[in-house]
Amino acid sequence: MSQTETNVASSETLGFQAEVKQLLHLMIHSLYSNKEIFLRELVSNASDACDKLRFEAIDNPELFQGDSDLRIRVEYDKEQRTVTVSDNGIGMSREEAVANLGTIARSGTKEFFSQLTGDKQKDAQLIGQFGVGFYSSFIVAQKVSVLSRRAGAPETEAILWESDGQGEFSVTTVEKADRGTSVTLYLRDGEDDFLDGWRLRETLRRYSDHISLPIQMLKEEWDSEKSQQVKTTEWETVNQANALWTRAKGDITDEQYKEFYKHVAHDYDDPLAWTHNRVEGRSEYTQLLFVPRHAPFDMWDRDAKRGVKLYVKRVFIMDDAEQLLPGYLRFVRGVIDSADLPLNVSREILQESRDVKAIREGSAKRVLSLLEDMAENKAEDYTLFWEQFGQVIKEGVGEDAANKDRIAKLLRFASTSADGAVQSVSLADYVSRMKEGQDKIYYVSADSHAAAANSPHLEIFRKKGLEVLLMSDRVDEWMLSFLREFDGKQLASIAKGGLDLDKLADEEEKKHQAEVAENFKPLVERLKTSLGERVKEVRVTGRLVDSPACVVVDENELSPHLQRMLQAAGQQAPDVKPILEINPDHALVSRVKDAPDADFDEWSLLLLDQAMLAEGASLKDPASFVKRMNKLLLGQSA
Ligand SMILES: Nc1ncnc2c1ncn2[C@@H]1O[C@H](COP(=O)(O)OP(=O)(O)OP(=O)(O)O)[C@@H](O)[C@H]1O
Repeated sequence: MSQTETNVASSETLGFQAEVKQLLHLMIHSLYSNKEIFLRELVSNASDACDKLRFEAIDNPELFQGDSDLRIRVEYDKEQRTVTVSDNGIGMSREEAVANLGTIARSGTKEFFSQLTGDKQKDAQLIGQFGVGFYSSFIVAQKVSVLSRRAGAPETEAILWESDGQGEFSVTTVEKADRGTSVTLYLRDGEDDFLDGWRLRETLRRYSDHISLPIQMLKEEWDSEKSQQVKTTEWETVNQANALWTRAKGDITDEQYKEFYKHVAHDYDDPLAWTHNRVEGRSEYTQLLFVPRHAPFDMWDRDAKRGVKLYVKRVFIMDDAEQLLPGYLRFVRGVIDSADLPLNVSREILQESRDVKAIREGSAKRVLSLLEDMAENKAEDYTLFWEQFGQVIKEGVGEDAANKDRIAKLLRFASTSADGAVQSVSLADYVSRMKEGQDKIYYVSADSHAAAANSPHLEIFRKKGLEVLLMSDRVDEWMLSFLREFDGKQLASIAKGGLDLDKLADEEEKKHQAEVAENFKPLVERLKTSLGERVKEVRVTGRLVDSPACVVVDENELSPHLQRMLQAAGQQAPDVKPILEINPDHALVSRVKDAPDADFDEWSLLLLDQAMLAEGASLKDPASFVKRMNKLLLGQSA
């Protein structure tokens, strides 16, 4: 080790942030069965550190200080019982070490901690999704020391970070001859199998072969006198050491793709699917894009990092290059390596570049093809995908006009023809089941699946055996404003406008409807007068079977559900007066029809209020509603 002198005066002991303590504890106890992942994580960090240096050195070549052969080294020491992973990458300053190795400053942290259950297996999976990282060292180490010098900092300003993972860590200013970071693990009792050149090499090849930098270990030779392998002083490279995405597809195994994904996505789980292509022509680039198995914790966080890693001619440029994919594909992870962009490309340039536009369009198309293929050939995977990312894909309908039709085919919905809240019905499925004479795709939207599935508006559709899509995701109403039709069929809300089911009604029904409309005219007029400004209109409907009344709005007006959403979001929403529709065949309506004048206002308000409740609205004056209902239940007259 090149540490020569410890300046005690500059040493301080700090406590880990509470979340780190919790994470460390969980990690040690839940991930033990997969303990060798610490090596993958440390190598992954070392590789990122070298990438960062190479990028900073584009503008500031002095940072290399004559040593631009970036590499990662793994050593072990049987006497000391240590394993060390070192790199000559960017290194860390004192502040960086304290911040990076003492806190978790990542979006999604709150969500992660709120989802922990205490069940080891479930939590282990959550930790994996959250990101394991440096702290996984403590699964096998009783003490970890990190010696690091930031590129460009003087020799005397290196730091030594040490911790036993119990709650505190110390940082001391020390000397270090070369830049970069060296992480040493003092193994716990019983972890001696990592003190073995063969075991380490095997683990590195399995987990880290895709790393584009050389990972070196000291060569070992058989010593016949000692009858064991002994280390020489010569370094040898133990991985393939070229960027995985530049290799030919046929030379890459599924395992290698999966391990590469874990490195770029900081995920612990395998990806669900990937697409790897070299694009030539006007714009030249390679894309290796992955669809994760789980939504990240920060998918709904506006400030969350997103996007893929951008490389230019194999040089790492930036993480989270969100310009390279449209927002509704923000869950996609991977790498795009451009042959055309300048090395000094900035985020601002990315926004305006024509090459970037070509990459974004090309990448979106590739991901859509990947999803289409999954939907068609791997139904189970697609179900999983939709559960995790369906709501985000729906944003694409409004966001990506050029691909709207392709995205519409990928959509899945809950439906009256399927079980429960699972979204499994495609628009094409729906169209294939449409009844003769049916020319619209019907849907109902509400605040929750239960409210949609029990909507009174569904009654006539159930009776006629017509399928209705049930929408209850927040994004649905917004999406529907862009999705007016599919396959030439209009999408129609069953809670809006007059229902035009005439084509589907038989002669007898039509006759019945005409008769009742005439018969109920006086009641309709009475209700109108009684309810006054509360309603826009009152009319007789054929859409109800079991309910006495329902409320609807006009075709071009905001649905009540959308109105509530806007109001909840603090936005101005126009007050839309509902149209009250009554079921002429319902006993309660007959009761109202025969009600004496003295009671009539009470009855009409009761009808309106309960129709509002069934629709999901909250009443402005619920107490009066209850009083009124009780009174009428007890049969008391005014
Ligand atoms: N070898 C290294 N050289 C320089 N910085 C490092 C090194 N190892 C870790 N770091 C810094 O510490 C931070 C925290 O590392 P850690 O592995 O915990 O998380 P991460 O890599 O950001 O994400 P994940 O937890 O998903 O792996 C890194 O983001 C990096 O800034």
